[in-house]
Amino acid sequence: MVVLVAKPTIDQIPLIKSPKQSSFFSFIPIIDLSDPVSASTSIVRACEEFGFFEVTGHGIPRDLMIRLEADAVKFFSLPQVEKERAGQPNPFGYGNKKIGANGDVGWLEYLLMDVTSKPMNHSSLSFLSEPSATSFRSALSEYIAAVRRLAGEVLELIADGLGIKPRDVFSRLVMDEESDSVFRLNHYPPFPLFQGLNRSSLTGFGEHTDPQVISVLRSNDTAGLQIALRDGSWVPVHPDQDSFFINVGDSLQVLTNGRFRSVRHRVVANGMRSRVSMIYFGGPAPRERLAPLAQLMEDGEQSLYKDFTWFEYKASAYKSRLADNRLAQFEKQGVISER
Ligand SMILES: C=C1C[C@]23C[C@@]1(O)CC[C@H]2[C@@]12CC[C@H](O)[C@@](C)(C(=O)O1)[C@H]2[C@@H]3C(=O)O
Ligand SMILES: O=C(O)CCC(=O)C(=O)O
Ligand SMILES: [Fe+2]
Repeated sequence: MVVLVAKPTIDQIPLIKSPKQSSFFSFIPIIDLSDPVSASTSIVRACEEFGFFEVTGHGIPRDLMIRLEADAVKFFSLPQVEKERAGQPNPFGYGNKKIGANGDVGWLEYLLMDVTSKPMNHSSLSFLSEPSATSFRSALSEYIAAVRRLAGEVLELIADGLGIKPRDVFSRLVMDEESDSVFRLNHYPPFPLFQGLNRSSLTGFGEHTDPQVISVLRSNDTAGLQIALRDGSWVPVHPDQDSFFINVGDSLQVLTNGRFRSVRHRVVANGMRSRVSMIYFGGPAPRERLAPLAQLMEDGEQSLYKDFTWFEYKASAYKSRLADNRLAQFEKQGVISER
């Protein structure tokens, strides 16, 4: 029996109400890593206040970002059947409009891959080991190695800024050989003039927090990413193709007992121009326990969270919808956050 699963159509993708004025007046912190002493303090402040910041002075060659972007564009320009050779995203593969397994949809297509310590030609995506994918494979492995190092560097600066030792308390989680990290290429295509868009925009990627420790995002110069502030208002992030944008993930929120905030974010599809983003999600090894670091706890402070491993958290996250508060079921009842 052949089961035909219909692809979601444009009118099944949720709309996002456009704010009255969408200004790029930016108070999102921009942190220059070439000045590590001042960076460590500013990063901690940004993680507390926004759970999000932009990084310049990172030392990753522009050429590497452009090369991977070009290979990604080439991949997304292939005929649909060719892209589908990457397999369905369960969880790794090529996806079109459907995000995750629980009914979320957005105006995008993507390639999702696991980032293991093995070379890229041993990836769960077998098409990457074919000779025709040589250039793509080498750009991917160079780029992923570079952003992984950047994630490690940012996490070490966080330890410095918090005044805790050893410096690798956080970074070891993503540098670990068994780190369970993910890499994602997203393509938000332009869309035809759509009658239903009355002062609204189409959802590119619905609001959510990232479950891992830290995410490192780079996009082309098409806008669309927005972050939620503490008061729930949405702020557009000015795109900058030479910068990286760092998100605090749920796991880092737990490790800091809620001192850092895992940032809620979303992508509003642009309509006129393609947006291409590449995101490295640095996650811990499955066996790692996620619990607040003792050094960060003040006298008498209690953990806001029950004890759990990344394996347990991830299993539960993958059963959730995108917008769910995935940490809620791991919170201890009756412990009030003072922050
Ligand atoms: C709806 C979902 C997609 C997601 C897995 C989940 O069940 C809930 C978390 C989602 C998310 C958000 C950040 C990353 O893009 C991602 C790869 C991740 O680790 O968690 C996605 C998952 C996905 O697209 O499979
Ligand atoms: O594509 C983007 O800019 C952000 C996407 C995102 O948040 C994600 O893939 O988790
Ligand atoms: Fe995200």
